[in-house]
Amino acid sequence: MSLLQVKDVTHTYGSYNLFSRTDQRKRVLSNVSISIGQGMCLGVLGTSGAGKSTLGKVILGLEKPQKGQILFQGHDFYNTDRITRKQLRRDLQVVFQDCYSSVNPRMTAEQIISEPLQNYERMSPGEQKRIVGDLLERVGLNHEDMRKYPHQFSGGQLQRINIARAISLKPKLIVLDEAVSSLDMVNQTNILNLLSELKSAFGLSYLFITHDIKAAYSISDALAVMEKGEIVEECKSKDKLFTSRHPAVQTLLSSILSEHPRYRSLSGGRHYAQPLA
Ligand SMILES: Nc1ncnc2c1ncn2[C@@H]1O[C@H](COP(=O)(O)OP(=O)(O)OP(=O)(O)O)[C@@H](O)[C@H]1O
Repeated sequence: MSLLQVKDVTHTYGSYNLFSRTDQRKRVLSNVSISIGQGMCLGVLGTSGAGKSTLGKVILGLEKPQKGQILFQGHDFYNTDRITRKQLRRDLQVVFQDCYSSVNPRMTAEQIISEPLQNYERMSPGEQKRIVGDLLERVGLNHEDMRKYPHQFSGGQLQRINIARAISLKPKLIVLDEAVSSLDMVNQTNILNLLSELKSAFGLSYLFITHDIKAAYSISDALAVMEKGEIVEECKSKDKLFTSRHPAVQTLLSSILSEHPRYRSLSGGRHYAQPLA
């Protein structure tokens, strides 16, 4: 059984205006179906406005879809009791693109990382501090960083804090919504490597939402390409992307080739950031 199954999901924004009698609804997702198995990373690619973030929000329980079903660990997220939903939320975490707006600037790293623990676990302050220290080390930071505030970290370091918070409850699935897009190339590579390590160490699954085909290729096991609210290409093996004839895929591929003429192929290189010979 898949960890996550999105079945025929359709979502619209807006509403019917009773006064002007106009339908101002905009369809953003049309019959979208995807599935993610345990320990698997599905990369969802698409250009701006394709509906990727909306798909993430629907999965996270932030936007109830008009049609379709989200099954997480076999439970229908939007049609289950409060206790089960709370447990499902615990197993489903998110890391957003903007690392600065994702945190409260008045909280220390320790307070940021321990917030989910306080919501879900009962533990002594000493035990909590020990876990936060371990998490900081797990994401490549130090115990001493606990006392620092968000403005005292670089973007890459702060995204590590966000990742530490996301893994603090040992979730099953993390939605990574453009999680490396605002970082420079070196930090992108480092964070992608960290995410890959954590995935293997904890058996995590990821939904990796991005417009960046190189980042998606480097971390994902399977890929799905979205256009205008629809999944237009599904690659159970990511290398299938290079044989796709779909215009949306061609557009994504041509964008990297024109940007970096030396990247003639993405396959064969361990780190996507290194040009291939
Ligand atoms: N809350 C909202 N209300 C109305 N329309 C919205 C809302 N959120 C998104 N949209 C619209 O839905 C469409 C899909 O947006 P979405 O953010 O899901 O796309 P995306 O593929 O993630 O794009 P990007 O990569 O630019 O973030 C866009 O046309 C957007 O303007």
